[in-house]
Amino acid sequence: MTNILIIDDEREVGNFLTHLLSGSDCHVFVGYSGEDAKRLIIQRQYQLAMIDVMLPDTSGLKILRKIKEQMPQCKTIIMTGYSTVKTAVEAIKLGANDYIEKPFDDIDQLEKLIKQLFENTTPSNQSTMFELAERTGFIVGENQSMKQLVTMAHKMASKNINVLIEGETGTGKEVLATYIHHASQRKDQPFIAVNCGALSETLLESELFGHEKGAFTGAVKEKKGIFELASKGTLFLDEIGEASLSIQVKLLRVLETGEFFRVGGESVKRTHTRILAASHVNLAEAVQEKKFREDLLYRLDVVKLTIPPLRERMEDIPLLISFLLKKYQSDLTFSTEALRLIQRYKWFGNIRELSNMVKRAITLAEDEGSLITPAFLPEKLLSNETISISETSKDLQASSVNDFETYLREWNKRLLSLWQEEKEVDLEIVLNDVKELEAQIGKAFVTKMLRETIGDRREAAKRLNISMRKLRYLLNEKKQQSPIKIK
Ligand SMILES: Nc1ncnc2c1ncn2[C@@H]1O[C@H](COP(=O)(O)OP(=O)(O)OP(=O)(O)O)[C@@H](O)[C@H]1O
Repeated sequence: MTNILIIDDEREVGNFLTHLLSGSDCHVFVGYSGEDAKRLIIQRQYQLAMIDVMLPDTSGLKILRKIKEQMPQCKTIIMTGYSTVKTAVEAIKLGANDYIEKPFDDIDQLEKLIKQLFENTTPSNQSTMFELAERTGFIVGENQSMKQLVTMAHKMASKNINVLIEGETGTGKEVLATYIHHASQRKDQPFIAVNCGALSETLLESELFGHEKGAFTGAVKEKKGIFELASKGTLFLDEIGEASLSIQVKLLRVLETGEFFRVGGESVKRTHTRILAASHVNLAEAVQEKKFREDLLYRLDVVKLTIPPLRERMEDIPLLISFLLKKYQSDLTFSTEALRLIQRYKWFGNIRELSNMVKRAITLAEDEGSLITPAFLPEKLLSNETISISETSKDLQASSVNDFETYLREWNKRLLSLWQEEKEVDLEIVLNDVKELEAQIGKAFVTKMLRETIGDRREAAKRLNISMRKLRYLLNEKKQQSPIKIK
């Protein structure tokens, strides 16, 4: 016999659930207050408890805690109205198995949820989540906070709520968003990623909302925006903190009402696009600095997932490395000494930096045997100094003025000698050298400017008239990609 406990002050909810769930092997017990809950919990063991977040005499979270203490095996579902979704998310952090929004529009979904809770034990459930994560390119690893993060992401995937993903650059915000999309019911619909920092305000507005013919110079025909194209899909707004205040107002309207206008348009359009947003800057601080709207942040961070930096999950490095070797289709392995050096380094560029290192090491070591030794690792990993310095000073140190000037002189000399040589010249190699020169020039100017702005990246980007994304790209922290990706 399965005992089910329902605690909700709305009598109709108790009646409805009793009717839905009672059966030959299920017995439903209903309470309407915290007092009722206390009494019912003492009387028997329950296999499932469904608890309203807001009760007249106590909070549902207190009852949840009590149940978790006294009968840890009992599955728990929190029931909530839209305005209390944030509290329900808190409840999941406290150990609730799931939450469901009232009124129950979708009875099938409710029944499915309860069935799944009884059918799946947590461990196998977790391994399914982690397998799906790996299939979408997101390695979870052994770190506890990562496991919790992915479990939470999975639970939130099936809900129609917005998720804010925070984390340093290269920690995997975009891959996590892809995972959430694939774990949701929207998985067969488009997933579109847009980098708000990489597009001008006009272009971003037209990409998101579309435009009418003649709306601005160059708008030769009407164009649907992402909110129309991915109305049933997911939109990943990367670097949302970089969106202008005027775009923020328009996004807020979409989030609140599902409505928007095309640029130059007069008729209201509707969208059901789910928004996942990410930022590597702390948006709460951006609100304090009046660079980000508080009401928009409130709408976006119904659930906030913060990805820990790689240096806080160093135990996962061997797993990530073997994933990356497989990803780049390499049979090579890292020597023990190389692994030791990799695990000692701070990885301020996170998994992206690690991935770039693996790619580089494979290229260099490919024809040299089956082992990647320290000789194939970047210089910075071999020096002791790099271990304790901060990210900014690391950037500053990466190419000192003297180094750069020497580099330029040598580059010049090498090119002139090739030019003057009578023999054959491999132009491909020369042109590759030019690309390398371009990268070095970019990095040198950025690091010089960072020195002047005492590490203030935003200010440095402004003074160099480049975007933050370009700045990070020039510092080798990010591959330059198209600002809009459709998967
Ligand atoms: N958990 C992970 N498992 C495997 N690869 C990962 C993981 N996280 C990130 N990566 C890889 O690291 C790189 C950076 O990931 P991603 O672009 O998602 O980071 P990001 O946090 O969105 O960066 P940014 O803030 O610069 O936009 C990608 O190549 C991605 O495939």
